[in-house]
Amino acid sequence: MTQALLPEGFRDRLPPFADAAARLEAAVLGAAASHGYERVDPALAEFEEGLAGRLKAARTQDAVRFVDPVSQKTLAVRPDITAQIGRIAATRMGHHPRPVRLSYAGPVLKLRASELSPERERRQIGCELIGLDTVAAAREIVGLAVEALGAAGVRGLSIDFTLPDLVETLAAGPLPVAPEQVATLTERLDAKDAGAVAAIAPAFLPLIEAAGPFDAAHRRLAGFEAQGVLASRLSGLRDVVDGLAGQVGLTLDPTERHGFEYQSWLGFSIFAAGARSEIGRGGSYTIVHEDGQEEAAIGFSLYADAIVAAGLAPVERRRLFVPIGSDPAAAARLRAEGWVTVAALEAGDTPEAQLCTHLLADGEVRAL
Ligand SMILES: N[C@@H](Cc1c[nH]c[nH+]1)C(=O)O
Repeated sequence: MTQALLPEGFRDRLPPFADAAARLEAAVLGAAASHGYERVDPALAEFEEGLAGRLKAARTQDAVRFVDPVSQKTLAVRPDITAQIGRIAATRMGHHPRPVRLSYAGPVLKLRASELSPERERRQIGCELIGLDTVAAAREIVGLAVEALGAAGVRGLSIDFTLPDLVETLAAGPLPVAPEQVATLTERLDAKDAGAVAAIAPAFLPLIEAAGPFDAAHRRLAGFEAQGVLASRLSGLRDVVDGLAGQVGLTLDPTERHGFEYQSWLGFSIFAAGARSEIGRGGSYTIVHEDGQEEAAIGFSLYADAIVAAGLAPVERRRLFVPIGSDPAAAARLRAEGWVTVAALEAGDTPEAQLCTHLLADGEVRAL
């Protein structure tokens, strides 16, 4: 019997892809730092109860749990860093003036994979702005995601916006739906199942048709406008995307819920030409403090593996072979200029074996 090297959903990242991922991460975090986002590095696992319920409407079904032999408590390996940022912002950084801007990068682990994204371990790189979920905050976060991906060399971006709590909001007010039917309605709208939606609450049908390219979808949604409840969201959305048109593709799917479990008024998925599934996601959400107080926040997470696997993070392999007997000072000078030098250690070594693109010969760099 052949034994797989690793369990399903896990993989090693090898050269040159691990390097490409590291460069991507550095570029994204660098862009975030230049906008005032400071790095936090949360623990890999923590008490399950500290994670559960930290973000309003979030569940921890997704987490791998285990009983810690040391504390005898149930621990969860983080399935998403955003909830940890929420915990940190609510506790240790609770006294910091708002808004707090934080960035992070690290692996997360999911209990189950989906068919579309079979990985269980993936690396999240992200930013969270805690204390606000206003249009100004949303503009900063969405703009930063676009800028950071641009800085990392990822091209062909498009963003699909959604209004995650729209159906609940309408159902609780202007378009009443029996509370026990709201979950089914939300799910059927997400699935664009017009028949089922018509059977539960036909007034919601126009929301299915409102999905599509941003401007047209926005217009259709404005036409649907139920008694003014959507007015502030619609103008907010318009302001968030203002300035992005032309830079990135924009779509709007007001009832998309998949993957937006805890996001509130705004959610967005980031796509890039060539990537199979989304390369990032974000939105507004609510952090629950120890005393039950709620605080607004907004942020995004990028999925490094999805970006690298799609070949969207530039893979650079410019290596200069330094034969035995070369002047060490010459090699040092070239490294200072930015070259990657690979020194021969044995007489029989070759540039090909060392995957080199250039050769140092007579003190000169020669392309191979
Ligand atoms: N962490 C969320 C995205 C997000 C970040 N901040 C708010 N939402 C995800 O990966 O789906």
